[in-house]
Amino acid sequence: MANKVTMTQFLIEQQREYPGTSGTFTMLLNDIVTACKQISHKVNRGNLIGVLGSAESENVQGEVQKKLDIITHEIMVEALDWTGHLAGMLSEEVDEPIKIPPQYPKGKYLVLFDPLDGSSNIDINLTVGTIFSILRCREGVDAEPEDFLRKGAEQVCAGFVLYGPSTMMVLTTGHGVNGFTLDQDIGEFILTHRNMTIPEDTREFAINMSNQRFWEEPVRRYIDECVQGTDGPRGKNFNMRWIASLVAEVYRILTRGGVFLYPYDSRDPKKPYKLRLLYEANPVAFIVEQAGGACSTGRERMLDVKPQSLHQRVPVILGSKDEVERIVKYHLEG
Ligand SMILES: O=P(O)(O)OC[C@H]1O[C@](O)(COP(=O)(O)O)[C@@H](O)[C@@H]1O
Ligand SMILES: [Mg+2]
Ligand SMILES: [Mg+2]
Repeated sequence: MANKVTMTQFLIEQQREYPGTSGTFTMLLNDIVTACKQISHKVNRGNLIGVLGSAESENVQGEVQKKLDIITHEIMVEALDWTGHLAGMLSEEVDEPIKIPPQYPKGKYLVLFDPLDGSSNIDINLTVGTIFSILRCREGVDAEPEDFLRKGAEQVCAGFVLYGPSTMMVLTTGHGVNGFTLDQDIGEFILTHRNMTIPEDTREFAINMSNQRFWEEPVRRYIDECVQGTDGPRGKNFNMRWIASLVAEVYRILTRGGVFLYPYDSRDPKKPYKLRLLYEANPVAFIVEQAGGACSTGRERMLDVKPQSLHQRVPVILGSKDEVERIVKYHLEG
């Protein structure tokens, strides 16, 4: 590849388009990149260093944590808490917001993250990831829980890293979506996917079919019609995928289109949704919209949802615009 553009070069080029920016944001992103490189190294050597398997402990979500859920959480916190760029952090793995230790300066950003996404796949060597969202905050103070309860539309940046056959980072700062591949030889993320866009139409859906009998009617109708293919009202055949790693599903959709659903289901009335708004749904919604796709709860644009609690879950429908709009129409038709 002739002129390799590193992520740092790319970010500084972007920063130059906005005179007066301090560069703090670029440094913060570089700190997140450093953390994800460490995570990539751990995940890649999982079997060799005994970090696979269960940690026999539960997180705030009531889920049994994997050892790597905790290890990746700690790597993120240790890479970010001393930098002086943050007023606080929120992680999937701990209940309360993470405060910046008193000995470190406090900055003007908040980072909300899912340190290990797709953790049910880590022991079977399938693609997992890290998801992050960045919000602005009052500078120099300890962030309060309500500082994190902001609509996704207020994000200044969102990204995810894929730990798969290659390690990749997908990023948006509100000016389109770009993909970077980690060049293990030089330890740098290289720009390999400029201006990723999602085709408006698709013939591929992703949903956990085993929950079918617990879905609401609009989702059941949509999936039934996809499965009926040319024998049904859609008049075309659809393919199905389910990787059980949100990051991998979104990357597939960024690459070749598609629609992903993790909708409401009545399995457990106390937990009618799976994915978390602040550090899963909002960051991928920002990325998907910036790539020309759409993301909805089925009844509301994801980025307009007003968060009520830190670990709130939401129904997620995202991907190729035409399909998401069709599913929303089915919800409105009731
Ligand atoms: O186990 P299921 O029902 O297939 O759910 C898979 C979904 O759960 C998740 O693994 C939840 O994320 P975590 O692994 O971060 O908890 C998503 O990545 C994925 O889309
Ligand atoms: Mg997750
Ligand atoms: Mg996780």
